[in-house]
Amino acid sequence: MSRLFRAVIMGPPGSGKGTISERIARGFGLQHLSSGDFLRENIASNTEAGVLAKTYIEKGLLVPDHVMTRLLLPRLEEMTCHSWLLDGFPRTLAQAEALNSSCELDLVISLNIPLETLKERLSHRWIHQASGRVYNMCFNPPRVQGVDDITGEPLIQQDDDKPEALVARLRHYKDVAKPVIDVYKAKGILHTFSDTDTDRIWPYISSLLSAKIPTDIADAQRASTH
Ligand SMILES: Nc1ncnc2c1ncn2[C@@H]1O[C@H](COP(=O)(O)OP(=O)(O)OP(=O)(O)O)[C@@H](O)[C@H]1O
Ligand SMILES: Nc1nc2c(ncn2[C@@H]2O[C@H](COP(=O)(O)OP(=O)(O)O)[C@@H](O)[C@H]2O)c(=O)[nH]1
Repeated sequence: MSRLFRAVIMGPPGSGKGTISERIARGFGLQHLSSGDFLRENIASNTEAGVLAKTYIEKGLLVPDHVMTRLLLPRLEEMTCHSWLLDGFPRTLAQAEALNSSCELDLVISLNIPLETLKERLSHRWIHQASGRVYNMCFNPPRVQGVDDITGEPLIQQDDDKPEALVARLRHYKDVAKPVIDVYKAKGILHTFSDTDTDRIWPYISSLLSAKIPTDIADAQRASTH
């Protein structure tokens, strides 16, 4: 079995992690695991971790590290036969250390997007909560206004996407993400991208992944996901 590829994408709320992760999953066959989506699945199915996580998320707080690692690491154990892309985890140094003790990462993508751009994007973000599919009235609108392209179910706007909530979330993101970014920079696997437009960043990310992911892995993954 060819060696598998392990990657993480990091960035503040609205930086384009979900948008770019979807393109990477489609183009390179990596399995995309979003910590936010996984938490919402656990909340929707009323698991013990989901019930606990909900009490923090409702207050706009990060879920405690031990709850996150206890939830994510077993999930990653189930994905050992796949190359994967983690989105939204690790978010803190403790989570990064827990992840680093269980597997070796090949690449970390960090998105560094200006605050004004984040505010603008999030004010137009609509999501289909059940699937985590992301839309934007300016950038990628749904075919029918207000409903999900696949299920036809209504789209919602998240409360903490409002501008007044964003500044606090962004400051908190920067505080907790900096030590994580420093760890991956020291490991020589961090690649940072800064621009106001995802479509301008995408070609660079795509050529980086084409160079880093051995073709036999990418071909095998694409074959296994189709
Ligand atoms: N790795 C994590 N550690 C702790 N809490 C997390 C983690 N990932 C997600 N959460 C919790 O789940 C919530 C929803 O996560 P999600 O990634 O969907 O949205 P976000 O991080 O708030 O914003 P965005 O997706 O725009 O970056 C977060 O606000 C946070 O409370
Ligand atoms: N206008 C614009 N919107 C974008 C761009 N890239 C992503 N978006 C939208 O901005 C919002 C945030 O993107 P998302 O992928 O959810 O970011 P995440 O919070 O980091 O996962 C979503 O509504 C996206 O559709 C872009 O280049 N321009």
